[in-house]
Amino acid sequence: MTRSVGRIFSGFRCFGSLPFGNPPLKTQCSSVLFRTTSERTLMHALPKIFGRKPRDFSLPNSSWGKEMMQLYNHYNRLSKETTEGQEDHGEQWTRLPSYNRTLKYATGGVYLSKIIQSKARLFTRNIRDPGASFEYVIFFRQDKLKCACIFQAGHLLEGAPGHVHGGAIATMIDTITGTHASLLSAPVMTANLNINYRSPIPLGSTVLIESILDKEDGRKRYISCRVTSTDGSKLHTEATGLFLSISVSHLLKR
Ligand SMILES: CCCCCCCCCCCCCCCC(=O)SCCNC(=O)CCNC(=O)[C@H](O)C(C)(C)COP(=O)(O)OP(=O)(O)OC[C@H]1O[C@@H](n2cnc3c(N)ncnc32)[C@H](O)[C@@H]1OP(=O)(O)O
Repeated sequence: MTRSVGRIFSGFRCFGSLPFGNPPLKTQCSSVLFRTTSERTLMHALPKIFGRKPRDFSLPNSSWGKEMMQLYNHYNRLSKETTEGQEDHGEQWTRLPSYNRTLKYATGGVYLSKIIQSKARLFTRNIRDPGASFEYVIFFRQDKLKCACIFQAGHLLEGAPGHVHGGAIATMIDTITGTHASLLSAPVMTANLNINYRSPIPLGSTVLIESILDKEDGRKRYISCRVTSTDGSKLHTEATGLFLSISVSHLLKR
């Protein structure tokens, strides 16, 4: 049973966290999904068991300020869909969709129904009031060596008066570096995160979080990250993280 749940989980994780219609990633997910006849059957059943369209939290909403929109439009212009058939810009980015709960929109399946009973929600996407907490969108470069996240920090994330809580900043760093590592070899878990806070981030402001792959060594992915003002002139935070690829059974251990 553990294996079955694991395979189903990994299939849904691919669907939930990775962009649809991206050729290299589709291939990566397919290698997980298409191993046996039963998995092929599951794959064909998938469109039917997604009941309705989930909300994609990484699309613009009315709370997004001018800076957030400017940067979003910048990366969107460099993204795959908008540059299709146009001149190659050298850098090609892809926006990652983001949902609060992958399995919420699935129906049916004996193992799935047990998982669906859970009230789990992705930490950064569990406040639905637009602009109140974590507003962000992640883009990754096609070669996956770099990710860029535009983050607008809402009023519920206060730490020092008028400024963003260090734990909220750490959460965003873990999210972008963890997502980056997942794109390289999913699934992964954070083993180590080192953070240096260099200058406070005003509440309500928009910052740019960029991650790069420093090194790969077997199951280990070393990723570093910088949080700066949107024009890159002011450094707010620097971090390094170690991510270990795991087997899904690791998540089922109690
Ligand atoms: C699941 C993701 C889905 C993503 C979907 C995307 C959708 C939405 C995106 C959101 C993205 C958010 C991303 C959040 C990601 C978390 O926040 S994960 C939660 C926080 N992390 C944890 O709870 C992890 C807890 N720790 C563990 O479970 C285990 O210690 C680990 C990290 C899996 C490692 O255990 P293990 O696999 O048994 O590895 P182990 O044999 O101990 O060590 C292997 C090697 O790594 C080294 N190592 C292990 N730990 C360390 C360490 N702390 N420091 C240095 N070296 C270490 C060992 O020394 C060893 O080295 P070698 O001897 O091979 O050279």
